[in-house]
Amino acid sequence: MTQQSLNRDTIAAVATAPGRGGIGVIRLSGPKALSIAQQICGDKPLKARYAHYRNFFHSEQLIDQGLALFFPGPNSFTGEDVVELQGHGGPVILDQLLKATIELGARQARPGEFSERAFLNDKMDLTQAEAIADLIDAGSAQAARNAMRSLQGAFSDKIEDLVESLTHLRIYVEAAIDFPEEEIDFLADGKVAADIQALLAQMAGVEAQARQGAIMREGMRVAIAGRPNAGKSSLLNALAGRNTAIVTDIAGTTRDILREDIHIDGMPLQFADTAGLRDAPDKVEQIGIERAWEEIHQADRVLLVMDAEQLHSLDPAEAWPEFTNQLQDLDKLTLVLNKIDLSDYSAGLQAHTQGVPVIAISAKTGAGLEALKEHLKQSIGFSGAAEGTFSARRRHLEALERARAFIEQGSQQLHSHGAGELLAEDLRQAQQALGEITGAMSADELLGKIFGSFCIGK
Ligand SMILES: Nc1nc2c(c(=O)[nH]1)N(C=O)[C@@H](CNc1ccc(C(=O)N[C@@H](CCC(=O)O)C(=O)O)cc1)CN2
Ligand SMILES: Nc1nc2c(ncn2[C@@H]2O[C@H](COP(=O)(O)OP(=O)(O)OP(=O)(O)O)[C@@H](O)[C@H]2O)c(=O)[nH]1
Ligand SMILES: [Mg+2]
Repeated sequence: MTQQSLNRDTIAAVATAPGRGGIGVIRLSGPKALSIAQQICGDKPLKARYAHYRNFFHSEQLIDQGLALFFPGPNSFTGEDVVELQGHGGPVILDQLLKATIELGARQARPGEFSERAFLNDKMDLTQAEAIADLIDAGSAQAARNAMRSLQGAFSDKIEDLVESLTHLRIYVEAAIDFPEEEIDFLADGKVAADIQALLAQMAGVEAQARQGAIMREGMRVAIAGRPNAGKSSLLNALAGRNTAIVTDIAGTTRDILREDIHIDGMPLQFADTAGLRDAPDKVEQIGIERAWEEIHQADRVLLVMDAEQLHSLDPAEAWPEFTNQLQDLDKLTLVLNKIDLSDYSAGLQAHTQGVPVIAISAKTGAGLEALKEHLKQSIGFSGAAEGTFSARRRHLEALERARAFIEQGSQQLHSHGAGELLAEDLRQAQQALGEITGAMSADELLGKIFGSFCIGK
């Protein structure tokens, strides 16, 4: 057993879901797991990795008959001694068994504490521990597949590759600083600049994959935005299949943001209907418009809804320069031409204008809605059998972005000041940020947050 686990107490929890079931499992982990289990199962020794059929006794009372399994550390799920008592799946029985283990010296485990111990004992890294939670929470076969890939290390491997490239670069840069007399003029030879570019490209690739993984796990956030009366709320209703938003022909109907969770072929999306954008005279409407902008900036995708009849140009930058100026990230923009039942603008319509995709629909008749859904799926590369995607979280994305920003900043320092020391420091910080993803470097607070969100017994 590792040094760490020697100092730990023994934890116990019901590992199966609450309620009645065919069987129910109590799991114990820690130095006293075996002795506690032996007191319940009788003196005959529990052999390592055998399933023993035993009576479960406590205070001379027979509680249940079940299977007892002993996994000696370090070859167990947590890396500590683990015992499972697999009894009948009734809440009263399991409660009595759990109480027995606690009276014999175990402590009720906090949510996620088994996985936390597995992490602390190097049985898995953080992305893998998070993948277990994702696997349990998976709402679709696709989400489960992604979680399984992370659990098998698909994500961790990519982060480790990045750390390795970064370490090589750091060694070179640090050497150049420490031994200037060696005449490694790392500025002049261009190797560092080239390595930085290669590293940034590698990071961009991982970031794109992680973004897709996070979107599939947490849902893609889609903001429905545009002028008043363009038909935004009508579109939300059409997508939701029910009249959730108020629709009127009065401009400025929607003020608060209205959210709807919708699945498209198993892909989770969160749509947000927003207030129509204009110079509003009304204070309440103004606040609604401020919120709309926040939503637009935070969304993964923005559907800019325009009334086909009022459209003068298909180029959003021309039709609405203020909007495209505000939205720096035009990559996430889709132009939605609405009300094509009134005027047929679909003839001669190009699928893209200035790189911005265009979809023609009628929120009223439902025309074009399937194409819009298909487009949303494709915009994050979602396909029923997406290979190579893994589950990821916003936390991971944010750390990747931070790491990239440090490297970019370091690269700037190098170019503009030839500042090797500053570059070295930025590279160190970048590595720190990457370390937070796998848990190689993590604050206790972060760990508490991650494992605290697990279910009990996991
Ligand atoms: N009954 C039961 N089923 C379960 C679990 C469990 O804890 N108990 N699991 C809980 O999540 C999952 C399986 N995960 C596990 C992961 C590692 C080990 C384990 O004993 N690992 C050792 C030995 C490996 C080996 O023999 O190759 C090790 O890693 O050293 C056990 C279960 C799903 N099914
Ligand atoms: N003919 C036709 N009318 C539509 C269509 N979509 C919306 N409308 C009408 O356009 C008007 C405005 O629709 P809303 O969905 O309330 O528009 P909005 O963009 O949410 O407007 P605000 O909330 O004021 O920003 C309503 O009278 C709708 O019935 C469509 O596809 N075809
Ligand atoms: Mg509306």
